Amino acid sequence: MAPTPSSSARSNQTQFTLIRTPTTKQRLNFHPKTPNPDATKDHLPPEHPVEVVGRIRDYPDRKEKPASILQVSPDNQTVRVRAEVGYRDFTLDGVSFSEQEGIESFYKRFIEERIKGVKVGNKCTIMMYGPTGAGKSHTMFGCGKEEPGIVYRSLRDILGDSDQDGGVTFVQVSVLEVYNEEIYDLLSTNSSNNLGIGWPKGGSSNKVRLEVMGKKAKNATFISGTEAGKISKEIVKVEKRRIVKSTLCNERSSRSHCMIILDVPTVGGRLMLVDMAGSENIDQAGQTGFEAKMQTAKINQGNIALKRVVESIANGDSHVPFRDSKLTMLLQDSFEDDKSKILMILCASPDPKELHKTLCTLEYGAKAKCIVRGSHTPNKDKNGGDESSSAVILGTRIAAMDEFISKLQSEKKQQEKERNDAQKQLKKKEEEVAALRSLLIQKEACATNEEAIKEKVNERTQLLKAELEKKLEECRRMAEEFVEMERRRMEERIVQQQEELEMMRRRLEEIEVEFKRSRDGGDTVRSMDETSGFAKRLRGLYSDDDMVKSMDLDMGDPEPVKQIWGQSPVSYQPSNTISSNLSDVLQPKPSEKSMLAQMYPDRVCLSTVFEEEEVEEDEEKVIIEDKSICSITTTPVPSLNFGGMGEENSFNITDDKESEMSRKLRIQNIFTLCGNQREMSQHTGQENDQLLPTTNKGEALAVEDAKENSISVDESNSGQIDIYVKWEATTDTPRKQLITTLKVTKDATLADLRKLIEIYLGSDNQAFTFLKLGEPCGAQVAKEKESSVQATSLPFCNGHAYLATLRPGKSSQLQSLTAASPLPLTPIENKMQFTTPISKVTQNHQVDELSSSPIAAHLSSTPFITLRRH
Ligand SMILES: Nc1ncnc2c1ncn2[C@@H]1O[C@H](COP(=O)(O)OP(=O)(O)OP(=O)(O)O)[C@@H](O)[C@H]1O
Repeated sequence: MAPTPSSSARSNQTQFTLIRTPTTKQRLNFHPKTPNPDATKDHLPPEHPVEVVGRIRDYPDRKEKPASILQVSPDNQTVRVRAEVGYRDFTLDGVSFSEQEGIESFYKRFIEERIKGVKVGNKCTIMMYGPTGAGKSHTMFGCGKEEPGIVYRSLRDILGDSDQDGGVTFVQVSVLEVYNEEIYDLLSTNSSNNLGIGWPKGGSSNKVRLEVMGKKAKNATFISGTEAGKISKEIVKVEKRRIVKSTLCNERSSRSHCMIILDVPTVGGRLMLVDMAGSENIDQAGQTGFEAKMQTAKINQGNIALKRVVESIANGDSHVPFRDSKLTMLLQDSFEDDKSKILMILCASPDPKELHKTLCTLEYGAKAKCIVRGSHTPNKDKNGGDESSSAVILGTRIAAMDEFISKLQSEKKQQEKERNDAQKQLKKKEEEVAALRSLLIQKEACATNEEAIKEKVNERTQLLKAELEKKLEECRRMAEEFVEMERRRMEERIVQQQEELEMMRRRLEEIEVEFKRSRDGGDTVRSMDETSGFAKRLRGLYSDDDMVKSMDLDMGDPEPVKQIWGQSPVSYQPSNTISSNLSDVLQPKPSEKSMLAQMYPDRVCLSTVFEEEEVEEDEEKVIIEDKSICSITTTPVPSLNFGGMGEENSFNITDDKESEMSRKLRIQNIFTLCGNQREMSQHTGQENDQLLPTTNKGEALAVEDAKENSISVDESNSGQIDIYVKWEATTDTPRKQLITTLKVTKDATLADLRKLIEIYLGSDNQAFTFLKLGEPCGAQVAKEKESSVQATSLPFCNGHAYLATLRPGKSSQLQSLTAASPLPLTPIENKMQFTTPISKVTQNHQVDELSSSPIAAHLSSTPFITLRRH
């Protein structure tokens, strides 16, 4: 915004440098090259007849005053209007803020001097210009007696304060109102309307309308006098007659232009005080209705005409449209008279809401400041020469035009500069926008990248998840397969064990059948001869009614056996399934129990015996152990002949005389190994009286044993064969080491046999390999080949059974023990510690009685004994 150039008179005081446009060639041509001395003498610098000052109103009633949009320079000549988009400076002849400067100060500063001039004959026009509510009337008429306005102060200054004596100055005052392009005489009333009583109030109907003659109102009434007070009172009354109306901008808005013309006829001075109506447009006034709009339009007509006049004079137009309105017609003298000075007071508001009106007002004032005296001004040559005066006027006008052009150019330059600055700022802002946009794009790209990364991570996660699930599935499947495999293995093992159990059950059934048969056989010994050897033995044992024995071999009660084995250095742990299964299988069924009970009502339930006598159990076991060990360990090695197997493997049936002792020994062994100590003690208590004397029976048993031994296995047991199991004789164990006799099916292999032997040997399985003695190679049978070697391929000895010779493994520790034993030990004996009891018992018991080899062989083959161990 370009600062409005100040007048030449004050240009030295302004801080802004005025840029004078160089005069063009044409204009230079306008000036005579040979200056007319008269013209030069009369050519004065252009005179600005219009001075413009600003008066910024205050809002004393407002509690919270809005931030002012106006700022004034320290010299009080430039006012800056601030807006959001920028600011604009206007250079005036003076700026006054009513907040800081009351009417009095304002009057003294800008008006007093001019009034003094009027007093001496000058002409002065003071115009109040500005939008509605900007304080025009307030400044012109003041605010009551406390703060009188310019009108009353001027009167007082011209006429003086003293009302009584009267001043020396005489004045004539007329008050005119221009409303709706009509001039009314406010001092005159229409007598027909108001009947001459007082002043009519408001309205234009009773006002005297005046016509304009020349540049003045024709027949205007005036008040004349020398007393300021009286005239002021009249003016106060007149003031109230002005047409006012409430508008949006002002509650009591002056709808007319008011002119107070004060003439000092004695000196020719004249003061015109003009309070113009608001300069707002129709919309801003908020007037509705045709009449109101017309009124506003008419009011604006005066303002617009005045504006055009000002512009026209400022532009140096040949024609100034004074006659466009009544207002300008009445003001023509003020503009044209060289002695007339115009003071335009721009009333403005600091309220941001009034920004637009304030700008328009200041622009108007800036334009008015450009007015210079032109050709229209009748400046008659004192010499009366029309040509010279015309040339002077022309020169003056050209100078004024040059000055105005220079102002315009400077404004243009300023605007260009501002435009360049704005463009620079715009460019800068555009760059910032571009930078922000690129940043935004980058961020979007980052966001896209993040999304891509996120997607990749998600993909990878899904992949890993799928892989993990796959692996889990695989693991699950493997686990299931493993479980299935284990289950199958277990099933196979169970089946295998069931087979073994079945085999043992059959064996048991056979024994039971034999036993039953022997029972059913009744009195005759002959019938017993047809049964198996074992049955015979049982019958031999239990046929005597006088004998008090128990044959309850309770397999379901492992406790006695456990306790016996608990004394052995090699403890037995019946924890495997086989033992429990065996127990289940071998447990006599209720029917069987009842049968046995019927058969031997007085000999049932050895287990109850153990339960009743637990306190003495340990002691008794020792006795049993001693006896059993004594019986076994001191028995000489039988000399049954195993035909063709050498001395070491043969042993002979002993003398018949020993049958009684053999019988007794057999009974002792059965009861001892069955753990029935009490029965044993009963037997031992009665054996001299009842058992031993039965010589015939013992002999019969011996015969039967012999017969049994001579009978082929195939014949005695359909589909089963007997197998003697023995340890191989070595240099360390030169004597035969018979373990037991087993029954297996004909088609059994060495692998099957191994299982039985291993079961037989218990938890302390001794490593061994089978020897096929008698074979040309005579070598060991590899363990892996055992399943392909039939048990029947073992050497058959003595027409009784097959001989399975075991070669102990290197790791076997018991081998040394068994080697030390002179007997064909069963596994039980093989595992026992042959320490003190052995020797002790050996010394105290009958040695010869225990040397019956057939009995020992039978005992060792007794399935009850074998199974009871496991
Ligand atoms: N400087 C000021 N200090 C205090 N009050 C003011 C000032 N200027 C104006 N006023 C108050 O503002 C109101 C309107 O002022 P005023 O009538 O002078 O406005 P105006 O420009 O004459 O409006 P219009 O053109 O409508 O007549 C009045 O009540 C007046 O007292």
